[in-house]
Amino acid sequence: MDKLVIEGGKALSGTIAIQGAKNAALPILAAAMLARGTIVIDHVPRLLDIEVMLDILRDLGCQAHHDGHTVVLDTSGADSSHVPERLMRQMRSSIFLMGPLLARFKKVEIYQPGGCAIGERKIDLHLRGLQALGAEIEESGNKMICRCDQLKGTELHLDFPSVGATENLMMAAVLAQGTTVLSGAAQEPEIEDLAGFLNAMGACVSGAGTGKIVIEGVEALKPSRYGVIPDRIVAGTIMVAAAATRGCVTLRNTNPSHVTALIHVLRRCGVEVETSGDLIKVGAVGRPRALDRIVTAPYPAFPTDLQSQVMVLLSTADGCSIVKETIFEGRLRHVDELIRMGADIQVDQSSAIIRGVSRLRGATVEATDLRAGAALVVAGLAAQGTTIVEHVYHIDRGYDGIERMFGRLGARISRFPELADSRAVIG
Ligand SMILES: CC(=O)N[C@H]1[C@@H](OP(=O)(O)OP(=O)(O)OC[C@H]2O[C@@H](n3ccc(=O)[nH]c3=O)[C@H](O)[C@@H]2O)O[C@H](CO)[C@@H](O)[C@@H]1O
Ligand SMILES: C=C(OP(=O)(O)O)C(=O)O
Repeated sequence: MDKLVIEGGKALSGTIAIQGAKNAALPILAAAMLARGTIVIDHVPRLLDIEVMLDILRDLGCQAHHDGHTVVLDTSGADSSHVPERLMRQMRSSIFLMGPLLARFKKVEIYQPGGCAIGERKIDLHLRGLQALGAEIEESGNKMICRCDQLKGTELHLDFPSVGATENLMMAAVLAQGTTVLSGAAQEPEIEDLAGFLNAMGACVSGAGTGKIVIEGVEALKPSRYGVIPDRIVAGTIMVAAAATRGCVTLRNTNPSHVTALIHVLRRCGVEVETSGDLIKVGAVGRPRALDRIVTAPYPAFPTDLQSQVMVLLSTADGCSIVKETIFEGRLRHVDELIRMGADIQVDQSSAIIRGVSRLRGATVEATDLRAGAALVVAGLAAQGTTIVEHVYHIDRGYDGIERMFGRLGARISRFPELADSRAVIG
């Protein structure tokens, strides 16, 4: 298993372009199943999760090529609506196939999805919404068989603004008969991006990006070409890393309005952030100020996907900060690893109380999930000495070569496929 070795303590500097968004590209690739023909998607990052999605699409009978950052998909030969359990288990986003396959084939055989261990991650909102659109769902163990004669538009309400349920239901509703009104919808930028792609294929979706999405069903969708938005979580990770290493970094190909909550947090910490067009410039000198409270919540509030990275910054802040995680009950597993690096953090239920120390120190740590892993890399960049991050495959799910990304900004970071018994070496 690959490891990252980081010689910390060097301020990041330079300019970097941000990759396309994983969380936009994955539902968009699934949505391509709604049209028959050749679909071209640009700015698709090269990530493990994207490879898994393309493998699933191939297994369903599509042709799929990922050249550079463009995916060319031919969905005309797709003849299966069964997603193999082996592929379903590899990531959470496999569940995005449910809505499109049901809409296209009127039947889908699918299993409980896999993904990072960050909480229970139920799919009840997806299933209830599909049932309200007219699907019948048979569940047996991990397997679900979902059938319909014709999906019918209706009024749907989500008790919680689930990102995945909003996307799945939008994708199912675009080919339904009549109008679907989805209230309580999630408002993340990736949902607007999915609506942009569906509309480019001839769907009629309005209100995406607000809590009420209206979908007028159409007979069929046509193939199209579409470009994915920049990844706001990768941008945020770099912004925090610039601040944590007391560096100065300019990010290109961003949408600053997608990281408003983070920009406010960084400015409250005393970090300088300037935006202009698609550029974000982050500069920091000295220790950040502590923050009394950050609470993760659905967009546009502070994102859970940046919680672990910001905790690294607050680990060396001047004073005591509190971070409360409200989205995923298992998303504080990086705390134990940060403590190994000298952080002073106590967990009280879903909150972390962080007493700033003057410096983190290098250690051997384990990435327990995607963003926890990214946070440990940020911690390693800021720490004094050598950090080894194990289980890098989690990080590869969401960052297109994290060592190259930070290497371009002057970080001393390398990947070692065969660094044996690192814990013993570092002591
Ligand atoms: C591929 C993708 O876009 N992943 C993102 C998406 O995940 P994902 O779509 O899985 O996140 P959701 O918004 O659905 O989940 C948020 C919360 O709702 C709960 N829930 C969700 C669905 C459901 O049917 N029942 C239920 O109880 C979950 O257990 C969780 O506690 O949004 C999360 C919240 O911003 C992000 O952290 C993920 O990076
Ligand atoms: C939790 C994440 O992704 P997923 O929903 O694909 O597990 C993430 O991107 O941080």
